[in-house]
Amino acid sequence: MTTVIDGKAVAADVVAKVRVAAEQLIAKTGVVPGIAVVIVGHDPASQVYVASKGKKAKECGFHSIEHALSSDTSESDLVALVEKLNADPAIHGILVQLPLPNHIDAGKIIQTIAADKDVDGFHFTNVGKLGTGELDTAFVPCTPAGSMLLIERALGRDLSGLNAVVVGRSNIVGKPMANLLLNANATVTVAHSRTKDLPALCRSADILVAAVGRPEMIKGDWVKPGATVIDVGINRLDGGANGKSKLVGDVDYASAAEQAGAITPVPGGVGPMTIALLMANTVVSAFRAAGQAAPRF
Ligand SMILES: Nc1nc(=O)c2c([nH]1)NC[C@@H]1CN(c3ccc(C(=O)N[C@@H](CCC(=O)O)C(=O)O)cc3)C=[N+]21
Repeated sequence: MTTVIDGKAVAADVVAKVRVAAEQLIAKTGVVPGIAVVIVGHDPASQVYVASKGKKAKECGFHSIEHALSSDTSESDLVALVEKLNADPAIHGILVQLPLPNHIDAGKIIQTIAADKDVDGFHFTNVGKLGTGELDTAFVPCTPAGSMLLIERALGRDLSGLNAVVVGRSNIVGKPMANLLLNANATVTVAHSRTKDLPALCRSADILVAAVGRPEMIKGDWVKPGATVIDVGINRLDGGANGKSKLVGDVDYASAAEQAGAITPVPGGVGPMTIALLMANTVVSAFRAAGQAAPRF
């Protein structure tokens, strides 16, 4: 029997814990966790994300602000805003939505964010801490961190002896995902567009993570029977009901679900976990700022 991993339910669980932690921090220290989201221009994926984020931050009892800037905002103005948020004691988490318009150097903006407010986990300091296993003081990127929680819950055991294949080598998902799996004692292979015989490699995976951004690329006959399949893809396609677009992952769900032991759906899998882990990182940041031992998620 295939288990459909309910990312929405696990995310709700995480959010409930974040809320309790925030209440405890406020009661003990008066520090209210604060998050700032900055969006430049009108990327549709970013807009979807911003809307749910504001709602979740409220649910968690956070102070939440949003800066929506026009697409012609200059790089220096954006740097100045990030520096202002770095210096604002009411803000513990800063997230600048990606992608940014082409005239802005995204790398420069990310490295301007104070590492101890970088709840996306993209700053070199946090990337380095994840790479060296300093997870107590790092911020881990939300999508891989959320995927890891789903994997832990699905398997309910240490990953020693298991083969993990991560398809995709991005800095925001593939690479941090590989590091998390390695930290958890899995044997990890990172595949990408130049990998030879990708289907055969995928078939060797006990844990298969798809993060390539290609709709339904990974087919059922690429999946080892009983494998845990985590679909990070969120692709918007035409042809949904009533002329609307529909969301599909990087995995061909119908055929993969026949093989997998456990699989995440799209929507309702990794997506909600990304937002939940953003809330978790933010409350952790507030605990650290208040000099309190941070909870774990
Ligand atoms: N600095 C930065 N950090 C990000 O983490 C980031 C970003 N920029 N830019 C945009 C992407 C996109 N992203 C999503 C997160 C959750 C859902 C999500 O909750 N999806 C729901 C479905 C939503 C729907 O129905 O449209 C689901 O999968 O069930 C979607 C998209 C985070 N991103």
